[in-house]
Amino acid sequence: MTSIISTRSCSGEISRWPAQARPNFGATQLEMSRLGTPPPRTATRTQRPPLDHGDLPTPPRSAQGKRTNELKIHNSPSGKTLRSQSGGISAFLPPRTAQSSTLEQHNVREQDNIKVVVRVRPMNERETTGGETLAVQCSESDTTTLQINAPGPRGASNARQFAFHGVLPPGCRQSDVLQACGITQLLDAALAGFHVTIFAYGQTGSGKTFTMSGREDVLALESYAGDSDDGIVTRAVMYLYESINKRGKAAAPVTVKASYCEIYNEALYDLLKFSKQQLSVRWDAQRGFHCPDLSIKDCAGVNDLMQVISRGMRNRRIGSHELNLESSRSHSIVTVYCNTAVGEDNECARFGKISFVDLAGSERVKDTHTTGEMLKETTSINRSLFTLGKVISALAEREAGGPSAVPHIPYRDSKLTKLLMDSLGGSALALMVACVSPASNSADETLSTLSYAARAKNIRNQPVVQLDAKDAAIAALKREVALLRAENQYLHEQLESADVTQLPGTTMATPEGNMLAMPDSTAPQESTVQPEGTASPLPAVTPGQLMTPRTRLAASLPGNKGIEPLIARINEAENLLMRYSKENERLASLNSRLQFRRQFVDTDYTGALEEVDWLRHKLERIEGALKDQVTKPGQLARILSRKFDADLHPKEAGKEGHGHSRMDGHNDSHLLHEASNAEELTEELGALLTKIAAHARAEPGPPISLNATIDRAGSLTITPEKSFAEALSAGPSRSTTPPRMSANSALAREDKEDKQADGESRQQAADKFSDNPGADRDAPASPKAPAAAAAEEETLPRPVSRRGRTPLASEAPMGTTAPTFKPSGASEDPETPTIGGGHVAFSPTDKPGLASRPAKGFIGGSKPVVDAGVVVHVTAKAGAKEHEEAAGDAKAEAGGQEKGPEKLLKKKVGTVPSAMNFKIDI
Ligand SMILES: Nc1ncnc2c1ncn2[C@@H]1O[C@H](COP(=O)(O)OP(=O)(O)OP(=O)(O)O)[C@@H](O)[C@H]1O
Repeated sequence: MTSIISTRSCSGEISRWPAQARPNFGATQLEMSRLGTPPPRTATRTQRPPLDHGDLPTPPRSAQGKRTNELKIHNSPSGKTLRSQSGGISAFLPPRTAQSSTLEQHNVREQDNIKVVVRVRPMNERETTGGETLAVQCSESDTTTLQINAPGPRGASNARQFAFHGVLPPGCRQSDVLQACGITQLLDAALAGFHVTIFAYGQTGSGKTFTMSGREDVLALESYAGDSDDGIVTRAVMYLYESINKRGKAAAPVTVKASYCEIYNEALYDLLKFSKQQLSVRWDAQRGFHCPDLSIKDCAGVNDLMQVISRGMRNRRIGSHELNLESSRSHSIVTVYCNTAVGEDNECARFGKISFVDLAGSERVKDTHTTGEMLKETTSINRSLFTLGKVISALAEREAGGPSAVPHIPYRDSKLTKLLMDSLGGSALALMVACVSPASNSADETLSTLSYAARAKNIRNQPVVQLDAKDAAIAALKREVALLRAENQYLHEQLESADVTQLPGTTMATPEGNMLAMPDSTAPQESTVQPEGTASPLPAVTPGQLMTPRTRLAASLPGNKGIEPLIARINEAENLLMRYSKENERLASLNSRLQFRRQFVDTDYTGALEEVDWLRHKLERIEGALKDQVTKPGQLARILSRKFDADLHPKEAGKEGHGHSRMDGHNDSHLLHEASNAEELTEELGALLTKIAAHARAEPGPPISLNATIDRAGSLTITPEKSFAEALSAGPSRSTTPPRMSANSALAREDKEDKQADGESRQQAADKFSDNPGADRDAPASPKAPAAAAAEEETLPRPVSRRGRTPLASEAPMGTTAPTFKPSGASEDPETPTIGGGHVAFSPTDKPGLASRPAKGFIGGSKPVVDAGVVVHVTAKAGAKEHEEAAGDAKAEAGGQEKGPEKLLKKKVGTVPSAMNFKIDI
């Protein structure tokens, strides 16, 4: 029998980093055991048994005084061979669940942040010949920070510094990436049963594919046999097989399999299949979101896996545009599954998995000059990246404000985020490699990438070893029994070899008897360990003398020096068993706590999914309405202004054609109806304004920034930047209250209608699902009968998060207006829309508990928009001019009227077509 412990030390892994700047991936590096040949049986017999290395007794020292990690073989009474690794008893024990041994072993914490490394590629030829300057500076001394100089508003300089777990400068070689990013540690963790995701994120042409795969054209060659520019995937595959092979044949076998898929135009395809059939993404409680029809290939050796990668690479969709001749037009995911059968009977498998995700890059149409089919691809890419950004923002927001700050994480908004759900805020270990160009003409995009990367850094995952909890518990018990038996047998042999039974005054247990059993405090103390049928050569000992073998020996052999070490060993073994027994108890209670927690999480998650379903349904309708209209910023501006106008003057809006039948899904009125509460309005505005930003960038013009906040009362306040606000204040700012029309009452009515419509459509949807049980659904069907569920929804309040939410710092207390710029004369009443001064207060709901929040992905509290990585340039007219004209007209008319100028003025103001105009230029 040979030893089987894999040997590897990662201690030199990141040695190229200066000590103070080394990426902080955890505590000390993993030190694995060394191969060792067990001593002959006789030698083993006479040696002290190796003890635990963990939190139990310290490992023994070898003859040279070094700690040994030798493999020891013990033959159990049953004749089975028990293997002990790391030189001790602990090797018999199963992993103490993901929360204990494996986590410790891999320097993984129970809550582990996503690791973020930024890679700055070198300037390319186009940038150099184009005279671009360096906008990104990497520090030579500190490899965790970088600085970017992006142009700020109105050409002002906007230098920002970011810190990450690591920064790879332009000079970083491909061969350094694996170690510099701590990927070998992640791969070890995957072999131990963790799920790991490594994903590359960044602008088009920033080096994502180069970093992940190397040169794709080389890799896709049938004759490919390794390349110096190989990326993370290839090198990781090599490392994995090396690690597996190093374990030796006697180690628990690892089965490697792989799949390769891509998400193209929001459809999922199997890159290992010839047919281009779309695959569905499904959800179940066990596996979360997954693709059941994806082909998974067995990869017995490294060549098999390389073939899978090469084949998938050939099938991946690429296209050429101005910024990248070989631009990935899809998000691709290579998944390597490594299942390890662990345990005496290989009864407890661990399901490790590594996903390598190469995201398509965000693109600015004006830079890439894409048209036709490629434009469609660009839209789809940007859309799913936008959703990814929303998920990252929401998760980061949740981390910042405690677990309940954001009840809804929009994973279900795209296939990409569904498949990455486990990696973002889930139970996987994740590494984001954010790729950026250093050139000044990409500074805006780089800043945006860095901002998202900085947010992603705050996301915390809860890594868990993927094995069945019940199986693990059973295996634990089985192994513990095996351990105790083996230990018992070992000690028995030790005693036998010392022939202590022949010593006067000793009474030994037979192999069947357990002389090391803990003394039972409830049992009569007089009993001796005298197995039936064993004739003691000695006279019977007196009661009370032989409570344990140790005391028996000590009592019967006073002054016998030769037996003392033996007594000490027995003593130690007793202590050890007592500690194991305590450890066992601790584990039992930990297991039950974990099971309870798991149940709680499952229930919570199911509730969250129900809520998500409800919200998604509403959101889809809003997005559908927006889809065709969002073609030009001007159009959007009009939608927005008409929307506000309709909010303020629903009757006039209807007459003037702003409002349309609610049956028409593509009009402003529909949007208004949809925005039935502050939360939705916020989300809608966030999406809308971000789209404005994207479109606005295409047209140059004088820049003006916009801040927006929404207070807890549901009031949306849009505030132009200070200088513009001052200009507005200096202008006409009479106190002008429009006809007292409560936005609340109008919206409350619409809200009611909307609820009815919603109830109907949900009923229809429920009917559909019940009529068509085979329909492709991503979420599990509700256990309730659809009709009953729909009826219940009508009576129940809208599902909200179970947890309370910590108000954001920017939020004012309930019922008050957020502190913000208001021109003189603006109404103080939050329910009264005030026009004519650049301030619009909008109170769409008076529902308790539905606090609003800043628009996700776009506006962060009252910070300038540029902070969120999106620069929106807006010129707000705010109705001031119209108001002035209206006021003038009103005064003129009032000359001949009985009602007086003030009343007429109000009437006039009430018909000003736009309470808030957005003119988008930049
Ligand atoms: N670190 C680097 N060193 C040398 N060349 C690089 C580096 N990073 C990227 N490149 C080169 O830059 C070009 C664009 O890189 P790549 O295709 O990886 O970008 P990408 O981010 O994947 O783009 P897309 O999102 O459009 O697919 C390629 O020719 C690649 O070889």
